[in-house]
Amino acid sequence: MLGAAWSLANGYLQQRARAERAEAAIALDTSLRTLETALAEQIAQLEDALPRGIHGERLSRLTGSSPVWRVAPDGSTRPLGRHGAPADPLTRELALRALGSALPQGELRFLPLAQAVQGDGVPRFAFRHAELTVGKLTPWPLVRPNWPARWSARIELKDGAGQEYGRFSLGPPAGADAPPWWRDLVAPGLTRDAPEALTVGRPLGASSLRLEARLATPSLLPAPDWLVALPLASTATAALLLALVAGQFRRRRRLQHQLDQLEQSHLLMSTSNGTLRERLKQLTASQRDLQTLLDTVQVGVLILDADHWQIRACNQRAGALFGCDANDLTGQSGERLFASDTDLSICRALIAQGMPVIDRDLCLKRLDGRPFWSLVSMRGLFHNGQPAVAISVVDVSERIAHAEQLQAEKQATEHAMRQLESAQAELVTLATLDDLTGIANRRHFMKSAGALLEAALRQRAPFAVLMIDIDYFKRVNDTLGHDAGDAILSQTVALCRVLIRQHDVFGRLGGEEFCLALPESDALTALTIAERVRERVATHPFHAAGHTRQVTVSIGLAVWQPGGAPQTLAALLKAADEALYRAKADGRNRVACADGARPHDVGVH
Ligand SMILES: Nc1nc2c(ncn2[C@@H]2O[C@H](COP(=O)(O)OP(=O)(O)OP(=O)(O)O)[C@@H](O)[C@H]2O)c(=O)[nH]1
Repeated sequence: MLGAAWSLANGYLQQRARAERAEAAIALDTSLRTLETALAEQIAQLEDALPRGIHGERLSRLTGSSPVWRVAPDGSTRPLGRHGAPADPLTRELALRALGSALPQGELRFLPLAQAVQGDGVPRFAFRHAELTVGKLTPWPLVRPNWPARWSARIELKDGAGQEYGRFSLGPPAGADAPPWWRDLVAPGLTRDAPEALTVGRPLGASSLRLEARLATPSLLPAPDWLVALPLASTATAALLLALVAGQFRRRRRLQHQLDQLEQSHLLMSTSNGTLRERLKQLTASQRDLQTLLDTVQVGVLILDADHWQIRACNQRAGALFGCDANDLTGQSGERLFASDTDLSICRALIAQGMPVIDRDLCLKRLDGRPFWSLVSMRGLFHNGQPAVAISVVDVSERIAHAEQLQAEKQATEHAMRQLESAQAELVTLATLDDLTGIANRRHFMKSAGALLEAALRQRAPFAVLMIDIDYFKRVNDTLGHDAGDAILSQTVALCRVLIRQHDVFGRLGGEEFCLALPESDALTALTIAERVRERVATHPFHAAGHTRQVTVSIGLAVWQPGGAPQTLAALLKAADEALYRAKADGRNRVACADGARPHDVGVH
C-alpha cells in the first residue's frame, strides 16, 4: 500500500515538475516577447516622432500611454509603464480571491492610444490593440481548466479628473462557455487585436488621459473532487508529498527570482523609454519653435541635397521670394533658381570644396523666370543625416533699385554742379574780364590793383602803374574799319602780356586805353618794362583786314616809393594819366614819368 502510494505520488510529482518547468519556460518566453514588443513599439514611436524636414509633415504628437499592470504572487499589482495608473484595488482583490496561494502572474496591457485631431477640432481616440498576457498558470490544486471562462476585462477610458469617455469589455458573459477567441486571449503570450475601436466624440480637457482596466469579479473556484481524498492518504505519504511540494516551492522561488529580474529590466526599459519620450517631446517642441521661427523671419531658407541640388525643404518666405507656395518649391531643382550659370558654377565649386558662400549679391530667378537681386549665403550641413546645402536668400531688389536711383540722382546732381560751376565761371569771366581782349575789365583791375597797392604799402615795397594808350587809333578805325580796330586792340594786348610778370595785373580801362599794375617795381624797373612794351608794339607788324599796319603806343608812368607819402590807386592812376598826356603831347610813341618817378622822360622814335 505504502509502495503503491509512493509510486503514485512520485509519478505525479515528476509529472508536475515537468509541467512547471514547461510553464516557467513559457513564462520566460512570454516576458521576453513582451519586452521585445514594447521595445519595437518604442522604436516605432521614436521613428514616427523623428523630424521629417523643415516643411515636412506635421510631427506626430506622442500622446496617450501604455499602462501595463503586473500581477505579483502576493496579489499586488503595480504599473510598469511610466504613465501607468496606480494599482487597481479591485484587481488585487480579484487575484487574491480567485487564486489563493497559487496566483497567476500576468500582465494586462493596453497598447497605446492612437489620437487624431480632425477638422472639427474634436480629438478622437482609439485602441490600437489590447492584450492580456498570462505569464504563468498553475493548474494545481485550485484552478480548473475552464477558469478563463469566468473572467472578463472591462476597459474604461478616463481623463485625469476621472471623467469617463468610454468603456468596453473583453471576454464572454460570466458563466457562458468560452468562445475560441477568449481561449486564445488567455493563452500564454498571445496578443489579440481589440474587438472594436473606441471613439470619443467630445473635446477633452487639458488633463492627460489614463486607462483603467479592471477584471470582472469571477466566481470563487470550487476545489476539485479528488482533492477531498487527500486527507485519507497516509501520514508518511503526506509528509513525503509535503517535502516534495517544498522542493517545488524552492524551484518556484528561483523561477520567481528570474521573473523578478526580468521585471526589473522591463521597468528599467520603461523608465528609459519614458525619458526618451520626454526628450522627444522637447525636441518636437523645439522643432516646432524652429519651424515657427523659420516661417516668421523675412529670410528665405532652403535645404538642398548636396549631390543633385534638389530642394528638400524650405520655409514660407523662400516660397514667396520665388513666387510660389513653399510646398511647390520643394522637389524643384535648385539650379533653376540661378539666373547666371557662372554664379551657379562658382557656388557649387565653393560648396564642393567645403567653403561657405557668404553675403554674395546674386541674381536669382523666380519660377516664372523673372530675375531678382538677392543677398545669398550658403554652407554645407547634414539634414536628416544626409549631406545637404543650406541657402539663405534676402531680396535686395529694392535696395539695389534704390542704390541705382541714388546713383542716377548723384550723377544728375554732379552734372548740374558742373553746369553751375561753368555758369559761375562764365559769370565771373563776364564780371571780371574784358570781352574783346580777355584781360581784366576796369572794375576788376581797380579791385585787384588796389589790393596790390595796399599790400605794397604795408610791406613798404615799391609799386608802379603804366597807363598805355594806342596812338591815333581813330585813324585805324576810320581807314581799316572797326573790326580791324578790334583785331589790332587784341594783338596789342597779346604783345604786352608776353612781356609782363605773373603777379602783374593788366587791365583795359576803356577804348584803346590800358593800364599795367607792377608790384615790387621801382621807377627804373617800371620804366624798363614800359620801354619794352612801347618798343615791342612799335616794331610789330599788325595784320588786319588784309593790311599790314604799324601801331605805336604812348605810356605814362607813376610810382610809389617806400618812404613816400601813402598813395591811393586813383591818385597813382591820375599821375600816370597826366604823364601819358605829356607823352602824347610830346609826340607819342614814348614813355613819360610822373613827377616823383624819374626826373626825365624817355622817348624813342
Ligand atoms: N575798334 C574799336 N575802336 C574803339 C574801341 N573803343 C574805342 N574805340 C575808338 O578809339 C578811338 C579813340 O580815338 P581818340 O580818343 O580820338 O584818340 P586817338 O585817335 O587814338 O588819338 P590819340 O589818342 O590822341 O593818339 C575812337 O575812334 C573810338 O571810337 C573799340 O573797342 N574798338
